[in-house]
Amino acid sequence: MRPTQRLIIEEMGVRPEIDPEQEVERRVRFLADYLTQTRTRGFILGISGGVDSTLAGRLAQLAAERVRKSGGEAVFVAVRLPYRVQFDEADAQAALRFIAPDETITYNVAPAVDGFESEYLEAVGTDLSDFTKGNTKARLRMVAQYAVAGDRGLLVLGTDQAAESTTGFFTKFGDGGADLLPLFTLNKRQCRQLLQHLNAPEQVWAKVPTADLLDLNAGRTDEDELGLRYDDIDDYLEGRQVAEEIAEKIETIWWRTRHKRTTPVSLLDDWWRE
Ligand SMILES: Nc1ncnc2c1ncn2[C@@H]1O[C@H](COP(=O)(O)OP(=O)(O)OC[C@H]2O[C@@H]([n+]3cccc(C(=O)O)c3)[C@H](O)[C@@H]2O)[C@@H](O)[C@H]1O
Ligand SMILES: Nc1ncnc2c1ncn2[C@@H]1O[C@H](COP(=O)(O)OP(=O)(O)OP(=O)(O)O)[C@@H](O)[C@H]1O
Ligand SMILES: [Mg+2]
Repeated sequence: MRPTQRLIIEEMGVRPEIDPEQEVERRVRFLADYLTQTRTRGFILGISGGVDSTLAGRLAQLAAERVRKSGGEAVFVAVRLPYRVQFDEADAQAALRFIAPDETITYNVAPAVDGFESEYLEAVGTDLSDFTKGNTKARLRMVAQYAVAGDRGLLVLGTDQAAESTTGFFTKFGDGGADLLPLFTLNKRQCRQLLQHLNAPEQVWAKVPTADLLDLNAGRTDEDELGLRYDDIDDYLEGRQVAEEIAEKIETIWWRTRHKRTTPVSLLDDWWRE
């Protein structure tokens, strides 16, 4: 195996083979134990209709039910965070039916994003690019979740998993800003495997991943933007051999996005000098 591949796999904690039942149990236990230990009241998570939030949402609901069963207080709040109307709203509704959350809130981020955009033009004198506006949508989704979490004593869940973490394919302090990461160590195909194990509808577990952040290219696939296939990233993370150019591309992206996987860089840090 390539030395950098070994390093990345170790950092991400990916196992080449998993037992879905054990992986579900391990994660539900983590969430339930964390709530009990910290005396917090539950979780909140944005539900997009994609693979990752559907899995994390279902795990959170199972954890909340487990805490209640043992006499504790816990709630899972699912939050729809569309920018106006989402092109794949039907998938988000299918995800919600499967998750069966204790509560669902819908918070349209469009007024906040659009207000931000017009003030940006006023202040900076140029238009906010569609790309940065996309990251602003992700950040304002984070703000909405922390507002509810703050008022209700909840924890914000993040959906970062190994394939996304390796490629830094998330918005720094946007969807990357969260309290707990129940999907950590799973690659993308393992997330799908867990959803299948939990009897999620195919509409959800087989869904093509999209960040869906752009006004000008709704539903652009992650693979198109990354220039990499999840199957290749997943193979790489399972320690398999992938084509040299693909391995090099993954390693370059991993290196370039290292700053996203750390706390803010201070004078005491030197990891970036390597
Ligand atoms: N070397 C360095 N050391 C410390 N900080 C550094 C840095 N280089 C950039 N930065 C900072 O980081 C910022 C760039 O990071 P960021 O703002 O995240 O922006 P960036 O990484 O350029 O874009 C986010 C990417 O994640 C994708 N995404 C976002 C959200 C969800 C999903 C999804 O899969 O659903 C995907 C999105 O499509 C886009 O490709 C810079 O503006 C700068 O402030
Ligand atoms: N429209 C939305 N409504 C609610 N939450 C959202 C929305 N878009 C993004 N999010 C949140 O941001 C997270 C990051 O998006 P990401 O696309 O990586 O995950 P996903 O949509 O759940 O799965 P996939 O990667 O398969 O598309 C989501 O898991 C979800 O918590
Ligand atoms: Mg998505």
